[in-house]
Amino acid sequence: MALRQSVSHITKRATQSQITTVSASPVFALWKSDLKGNGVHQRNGMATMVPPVTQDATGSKGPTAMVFMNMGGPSTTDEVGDFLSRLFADGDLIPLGRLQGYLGPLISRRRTPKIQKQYAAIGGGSPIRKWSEYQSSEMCKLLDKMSPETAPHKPYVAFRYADPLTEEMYTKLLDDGFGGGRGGRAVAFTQYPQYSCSTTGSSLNDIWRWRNRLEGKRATGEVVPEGSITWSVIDRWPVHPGLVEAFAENIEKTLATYPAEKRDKVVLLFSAHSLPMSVVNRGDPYPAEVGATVYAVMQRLGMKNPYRLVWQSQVGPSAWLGAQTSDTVQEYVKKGQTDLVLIPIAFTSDHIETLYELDHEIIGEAGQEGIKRAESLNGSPTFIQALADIAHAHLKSDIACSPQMMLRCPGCNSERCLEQKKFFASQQQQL
Ligand SMILES: C=CC1=C(C)c2cc3[nH]c(cc4nc(cc5[nH]c(cc1n2)c(C)c5CCC(=O)O)C(CCC(=O)O)=C4C)c(C)c3C=C
Ligand code: FES
Ligand SMILES: [Fe+2]
Repeated sequence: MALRQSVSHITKRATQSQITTVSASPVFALWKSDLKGNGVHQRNGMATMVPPVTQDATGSKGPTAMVFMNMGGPSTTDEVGDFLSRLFADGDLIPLGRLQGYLGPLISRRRTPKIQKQYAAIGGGSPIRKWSEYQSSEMCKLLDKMSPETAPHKPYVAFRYADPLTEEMYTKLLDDGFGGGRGGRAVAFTQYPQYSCSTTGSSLNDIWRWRNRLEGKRATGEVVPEGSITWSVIDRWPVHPGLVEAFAENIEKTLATYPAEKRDKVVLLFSAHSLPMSVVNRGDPYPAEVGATVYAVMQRLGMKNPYRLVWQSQVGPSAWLGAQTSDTVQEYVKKGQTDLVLIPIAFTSDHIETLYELDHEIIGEAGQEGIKRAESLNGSPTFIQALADIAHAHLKSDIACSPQMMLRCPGCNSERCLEQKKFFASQQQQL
């Protein structure tokens, strides 16, 4: 450890003098693919030929890669099969043990036609790629102004189960001049506001895995080669005031469509994707963090309406966290409560669970004009500003990852979790 620290110290000093002589040109030139084809990638084994990207003549430590992690969704119905097969192959989401390789493809093949019909009904595909690309590039524009010392900020999207996959994102990072002997800084920014080991945890495991494959072991066998990308993580932001404000604005817009005399009696139903009870009982932080978001939004709304947090989209026969959103709507209608606003609270853009399950199945089938849905955050300027504020605070902090991310679930026995956390913690020495 001491050796690595001193080597990195020497490299940082070397970097500064090297860069000032190499480049009076804009910092952009360093990350653009203009160095491509010069044997610059570590994959090509000639890493030290190229100037590192950690400091330029203007004093900026940029460029900084801002990597938006999410699950992704099929953009067309033809992509549904591949999306599901990757999803059921992921032991961090659906642990099937030694049967994963056999059961995963079997279940995904069986499920494909049903899910294809659902994506066809919402216009032929998931809008998550469009929204992720928009949100990340708009956020980077704001960050360039807010944080010139880490500019330029370059947006990347890394999906777990659909294009652009983590592998594609990592390859692009290297092609754009990050890593490969030149160092450079990347931030893994989860787009799940609340942390679950089955979502953010799985995406972090994937970045760690591709980092090892594409940048990891060299001839020396060293685990953290000099000049590889320095990673830090934004792992959760369940009660960020900008997030809370963005949710509250969309709820208020929907409440404003009810007659004034009814408005305060409308029940707010916050709906989040459920978790299997086995994951809850393993000690996953997600249910508590979703609860924290809901409570913060209710405080911002002045606690004017009654509310419940309910859970949707359970898959398969095992026990899942309830109450289920669909049952709740039916029960409240039976009890005579027909003014309800459904609020998707654990996802930041539209997807099959809002557009099909909530709008089509639950609201459509209830057939009550008083049952509505708050718009997803999608292109909300308040939300995009919140993303920039979260990223800015993270970049200023020089903290590789939160102490909370270091604590494993009490019931965790995954080697992947252990190694991934060790890796991201080790990045503190490089910052
Ligand atoms: C915070 C959000 C999500 C959590 C937590 C989550 C956990 C989780 N999901 C499954 C199984 C499936 N999820 C599927 C689709 C899907 N899941 C989420 C979000 C969370 N999942 C979204 C947004 C989507 C849709 C993607 C899109 O349209 O953009 C699917 C595929 C659809 C289906 O077959 O029904 C499965 C399967 C588990 C097992 C799990 C927790 C362990
Ligand atoms: S399952 Fe939560 S840390 Fe491994
Ligand atoms: Fe899911």
